Amino acid sequence: MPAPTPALSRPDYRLPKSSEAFARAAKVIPGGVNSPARAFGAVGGEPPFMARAEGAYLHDIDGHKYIDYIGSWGPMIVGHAHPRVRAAVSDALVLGSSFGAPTVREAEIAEVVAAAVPSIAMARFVSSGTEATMSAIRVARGVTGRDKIVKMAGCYHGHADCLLIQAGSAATTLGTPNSPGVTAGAAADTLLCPFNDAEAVRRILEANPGRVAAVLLEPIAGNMGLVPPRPGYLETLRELTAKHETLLIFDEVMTGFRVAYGGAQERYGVTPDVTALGKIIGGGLPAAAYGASSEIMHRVSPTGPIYQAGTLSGNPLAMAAGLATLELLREPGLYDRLEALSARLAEGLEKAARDAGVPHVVQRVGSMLTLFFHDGPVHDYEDAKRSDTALFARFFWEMLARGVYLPCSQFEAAFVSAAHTEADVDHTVAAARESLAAVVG
Ligand SMILES: Cc1ncc(COP(=O)(O)O)c(C=O)c1O
Ligand SMILES: NCC(=O)CCC(=O)O
Repeated sequence: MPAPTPALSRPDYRLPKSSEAFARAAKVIPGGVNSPARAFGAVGGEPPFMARAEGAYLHDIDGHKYIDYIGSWGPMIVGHAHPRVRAAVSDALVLGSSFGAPTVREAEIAEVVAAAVPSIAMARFVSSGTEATMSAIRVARGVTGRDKIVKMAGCYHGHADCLLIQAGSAATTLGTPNSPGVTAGAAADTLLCPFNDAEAVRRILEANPGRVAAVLLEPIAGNMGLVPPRPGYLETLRELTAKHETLLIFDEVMTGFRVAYGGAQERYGVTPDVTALGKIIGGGLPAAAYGASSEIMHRVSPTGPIYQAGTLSGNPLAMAAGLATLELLREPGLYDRLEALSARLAEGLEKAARDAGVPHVVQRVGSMLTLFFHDGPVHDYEDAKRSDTALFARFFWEMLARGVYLPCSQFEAAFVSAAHTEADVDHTVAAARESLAAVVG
């Protein structure tokens, strides 16, 4: 069983070894990190370097233990180093780590995904969420013969050129929502709408008849902080896209197997044409997928002309980790437990923020949530950007010092895992009370 949770208030919180490692890394890796989201750009300071993780906990190289609410940015829904996932990966490893040839397990996991996700009859596995959404867009363009796509401001879909336009996540806080290197040509085919504004999508589709291949969105936005769809929003997008013969693409890289086993499409009962999956589907190893009806997916190479490929796609270790994780998620009661734990956390944080008298709103769907330092509900990117990010940064560091590892930006969602306990959640809320008192006082 996990060791007891760490003590509150640590005045001696320092990261000398991490700082040394960061300086070393920064000489040979841009910013010392292999993904900007890890760089603490939004909160200042230097990140702890991690040594190991188990269950709901991370351990840094300076000897600190944290209750982890990042879960590797989403994948670790059953907790870190779960014994069943570890066993599956080590069993696979002794048989060889990559063949560049088909394996039975790829069909097995594709069957599991097709059974789970309403919009998917066939899926193609890739290695990252970026590839999944990029390929989904290519399929939509290939199938419809149209060029333009509609994207929602503040949604993040990875770093494909045409999707790095008003992207959320670290692209917001690192000041590059529209990255240099994205050509005007790539940007010109991306039409932007605010999230949660179906009328804006209607106007764009009407103004561009026969030209829009796809409307793409995170059905629950997680990359501007957690922003749920307004009632009826997804349903209206479904109607509009059907009417204009435009494909509806749900990027469920974050929400897939997270907000329900069948993702947001199961939770809200709205079925898109194409779905991108990632994160949980690889159980902490690099795997992602995109899927749709057989008719659409038969248009993908080699049965169809739309090309998409990958040396490590369907990698045996990633497939083993993904399958073991999805199997654990089918255990009865798992999502109910996640829901209850997450509700307890959201209520605790809400009450702590209210008692501290700071402007706040806690938004949650299932085990994804964000405490926004914003007065009133956040419906879109513009609302999210009005949050008090300076207050967030101070709160973040106070929490870290108290052993709670939150996403290092206001524009991210926190994730609760099945390995978290009520004691972890209560500890987190107690830490939030102390932290808020420290930042307000
Ligand atoms: C909704 C969403 N789509 C796509 C991606 C890109 O996935 P990856 O980082 O695996 O390329 C992410 C996260 O990174 C995401 O949150
Ligand atoms: N919500 C943002 C991500 O999940 C990105 C993680 C990363 O690029 O490290």
